[in-house]
Amino acid sequence: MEFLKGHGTENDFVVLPDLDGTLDLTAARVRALCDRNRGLGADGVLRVVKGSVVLDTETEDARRRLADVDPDGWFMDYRNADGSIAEMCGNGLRLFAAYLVDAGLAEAGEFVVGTRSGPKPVRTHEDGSVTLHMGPARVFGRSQATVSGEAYPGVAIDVGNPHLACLIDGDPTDLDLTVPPGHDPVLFPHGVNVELFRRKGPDAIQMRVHERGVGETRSCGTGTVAAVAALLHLVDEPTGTSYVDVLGGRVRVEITEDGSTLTGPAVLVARGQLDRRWWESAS
Ligand SMILES: N[C@@H](CCC[C@H](N)C(=O)O)C(=O)O
Repeated sequence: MEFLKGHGTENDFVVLPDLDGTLDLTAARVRALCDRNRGLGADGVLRVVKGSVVLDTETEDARRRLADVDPDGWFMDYRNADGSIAEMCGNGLRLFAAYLVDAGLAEAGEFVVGTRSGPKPVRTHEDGSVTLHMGPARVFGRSQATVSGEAYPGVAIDVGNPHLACLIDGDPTDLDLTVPPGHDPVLFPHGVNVELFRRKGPDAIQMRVHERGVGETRSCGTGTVAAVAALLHLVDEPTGTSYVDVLGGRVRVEITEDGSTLTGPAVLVARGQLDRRWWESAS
């Protein structure tokens, strides 16, 4: 069973090509794969599968949300390290696009990938970076995150998945994110990804993130879009562009009238074969 390992700004993933849609990817197997001691180690898993396979297995409610997904196109079946399913992953999608091109499953340039937050147009570049059209970053309220007993006001943003992006005065690298930040379970009934960021200059912000279903990661693509959208919301600007510096590197986010784009690196690191006995025992 083939696997690949890679990352986008050090948010790392196991890629599992499941071209005929037969892989039994249980939550227990995802947890085992992502475990940095007993598995390969990663923040999440990207199963490469045809849209039709996912559409067939989703609930009726989920199928309605996937109405625009091409059953014959490639679909990023994303899982968090704890085995949970999330709607969208920006860094993962860049890596997914790079894999499709590398494997000859898509032609370099522009193509569309299905996700649980709908079809996403992507564009691969010659320097190895990838631009994603992420769709609108929708503000749906104000709330606060609690870190080490301190409350940080933030903006609730839907980028396909839920975020609470908090503009802070201090240095984000001083924060302790080993414990999940406290959040309002009423506004975020399915959990939340929390970004804490500060301005770093006229065209850049610096951000740390605690991800739902993972813990602190070195980057979160949807989180960088949420942070830039939150900043623009706070200064009452409808559109804008910013670099976002995360622990694992730098990405560029653009918020436009009708959507958002995310550009950053995608790095395939290794490929190999999973041991069949290990896979069976991990179920
Ligand atoms: N790392 C991702 C986001 C992955 C999903 C997230 N943890 C959630 O549960 O919503 C990214 O790069 O966007």
